[in-house]
Amino acid sequence: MNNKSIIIGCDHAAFGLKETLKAYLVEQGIEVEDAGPFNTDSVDYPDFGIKVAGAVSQGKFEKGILLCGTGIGMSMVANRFDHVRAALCNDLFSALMSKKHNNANILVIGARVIGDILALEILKTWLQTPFEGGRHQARLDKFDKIN
Ligand SMILES: O=C(CO)[C@H](O)[C@H](O)[C@H](O)COP(=O)(O)O
Repeated sequence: MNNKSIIIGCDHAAFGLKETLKAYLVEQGIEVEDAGPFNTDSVDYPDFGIKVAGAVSQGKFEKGILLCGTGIGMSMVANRFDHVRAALCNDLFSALMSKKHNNANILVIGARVIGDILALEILKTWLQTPFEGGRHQARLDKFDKIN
């Protein structure tokens, strides 16, 4: 596992946002694995959600970022994987709480819902906010008992 790197993926609706967020991460010295796509041709979001969530689920990456038009489809796909806690955050409060209380390991954003500037602030908040643990960890432990 490379704790210092992040895997990112999207669909055609969010290609531009992926490039913006990736550029920010690289600027911050964070290693980014780009799971694609690499242009704006129409693709199916599950294909890229599976790549990113699969890698996080298997422990190949500690964190992932998934972007689609609304963020809904990517969230649905990602949360089918064991050990994945994907949080759809199209506002700053959700980004904050998704780390503090839920220790989300995949951030999902809807590129057709919010603009790139807010998305960048959401990413910064998500990266900087620590998990509070305690009663929240006890709640997360219950996820592993779901069959
Ligand atoms: O939001 C999405 C899935 O939740 C996708 O990104 C697409 O935007 C959505 O499914 C619409 O896709 P389209 O082929 O661009 O109409």
